[in-house]
Amino acid sequence: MFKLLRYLKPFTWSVVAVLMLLFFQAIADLYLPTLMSDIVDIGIVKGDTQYILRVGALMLLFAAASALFLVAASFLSAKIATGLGRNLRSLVFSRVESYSLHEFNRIGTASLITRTTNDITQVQQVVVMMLRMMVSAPIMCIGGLIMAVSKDAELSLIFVLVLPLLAGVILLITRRGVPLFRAMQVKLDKLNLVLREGLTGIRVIRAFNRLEHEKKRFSEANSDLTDTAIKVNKLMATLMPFMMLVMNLSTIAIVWFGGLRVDHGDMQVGDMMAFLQYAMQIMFSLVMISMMFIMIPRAEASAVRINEVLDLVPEIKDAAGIEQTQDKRGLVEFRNVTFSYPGAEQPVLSNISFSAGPGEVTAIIGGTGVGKSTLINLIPRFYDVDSGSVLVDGVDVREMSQESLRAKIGFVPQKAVLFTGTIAENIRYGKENATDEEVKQAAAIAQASEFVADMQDGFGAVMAQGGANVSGGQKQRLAIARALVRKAEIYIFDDTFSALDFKTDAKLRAALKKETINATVLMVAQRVSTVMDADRIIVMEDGKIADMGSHKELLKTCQVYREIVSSQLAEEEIA
Ligand SMILES: Nc1ncnc2c1ncn2[C@@H]1O[C@H](COP(=O)(O)OP(=O)(O)OP(=O)(O)O)[C@@H](O)[C@H]1O
Repeated sequence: MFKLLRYLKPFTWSVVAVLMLLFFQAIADLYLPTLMSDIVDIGIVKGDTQYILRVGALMLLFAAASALFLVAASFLSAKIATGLGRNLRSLVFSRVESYSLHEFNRIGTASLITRTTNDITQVQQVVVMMLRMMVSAPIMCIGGLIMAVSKDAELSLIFVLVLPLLAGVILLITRRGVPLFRAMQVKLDKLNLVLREGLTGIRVIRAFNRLEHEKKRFSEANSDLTDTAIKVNKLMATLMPFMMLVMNLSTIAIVWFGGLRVDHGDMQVGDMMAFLQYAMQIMFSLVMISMMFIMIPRAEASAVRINEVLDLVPEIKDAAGIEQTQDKRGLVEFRNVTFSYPGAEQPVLSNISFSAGPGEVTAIIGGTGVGKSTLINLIPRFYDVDSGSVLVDGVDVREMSQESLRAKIGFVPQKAVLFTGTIAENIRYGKENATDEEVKQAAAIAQASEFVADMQDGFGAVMAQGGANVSGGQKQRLAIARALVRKAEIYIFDDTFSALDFKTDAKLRAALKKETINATVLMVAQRVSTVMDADRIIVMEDGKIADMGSHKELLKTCQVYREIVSSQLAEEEIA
């Protein structure tokens, strides 16, 4: 928690201002009972109305100043806390954006969202509390004690009995409450997880008639959280009546013993009234301190989770000395590349070597899970190789800046991802300053013009969240248009064409051929018809290259390829 407080640095002056305002507010509050005792002991006793009015006005002034300080401090502390929340959110977001896919997998997308929202809000709330109480509570407690002793040292002996009792109970309740608060955060996480799965997987849940099962899962997580919340709230609820009881008993004791002392002429009535108020201030400050003890561990769990995100060093970083590629062409080379996912026993890719040059189409084919997507994900450096090297234009991708490397690439992922916005905006995602003409042309090559024209607002049509208002194949075509608008040197299509019907697939590839005539094209494909015309087909098996060559060559030399082909095409098509 305290580690996160370093992010308060931009607000140093505001923090200082809040602390000072609260300091003066506490002093003003501490002075009020003394003024009141003066009115009683001097003004009333002597019947001096002028004195009463004068000190009364002073009291009003102090009360107004105290209220003003408090309002200003509350305003500033709320501003600081929301500012801190905003900064932390953007910090976490930009840190997460720099993660490689490994780090994403390690923490999990759902948890990253909770950490950016819920956890930061928890910290934000505690910062407000801490700012408000950190200064007020100790000053009120210590200042109150000093003032009370100065009013009547003997009567202050009551505190020797009351304060340890109060502190003991607060400690006891806090010690029992804190683990429950920690458990609550974990249970809240669980509830978020179930909720997220229930919402994102709603189609599957309905299709498999698992609605009841999901409801049960949710209500279990919900009840679990509620039970703990009730338990902890019950515990906290006992604190208040107990404090009130102690306060009221103290009041009785003060009035009782104070009355006796007044009777004996050892104390004045005004002093006794002031003493009572100081006693209240001391006890309230103890309640405030106990609240802090409760809130801090509660936010601690959140702070740990935020720090975990901020401290995680991205595995993929730009090298110290960045090399520029000399001639901009788009040559991709794999040299003895071996790669494994963290925690996996076997490498998913072993000894991969090939090169794909400009003007060539290289297709990668193979069974599911053989490592095709993994292989092409190494080119934009989504992952780093274990051994060997991936080179673009003769430079190892690890030696290039990620930005310049990715600027060369038009990437179409296996699962098309669109963003909220219009169709044109989604295509322009590939090239911010693309003209309308370029957007249209890219859409035409991607065979998207027709369905875009059919939409009510054409290129201005708004995409629903995640592109839910277009079909899978349409989404895929927009993703292709987005890559094409870049006029990249290297195009990577990860199983992009299988969501398209055969006719559209053929038309798209024909149009693509003209567009990518000088580019390096790498495509993962499932269909033999898609790869048949490629200059080079890489056949993969068990993370290795089984064979490489043209369709005709592979038919002669590669058993695996022949099997794939015969499972898909009729004999006459093969020849
Ligand atoms: N993020 C990951 N973490 C761990 N293992 C992974 C990860 N992604 C893929 N794998 C594993 O690596 C292997 C290759 O996956 P990859 O996605 O590259 O296969 P693919 O050939 O593209 O398959 P498909 O044709 O089904 O898309 C699979 O066995 C998979 O279980």
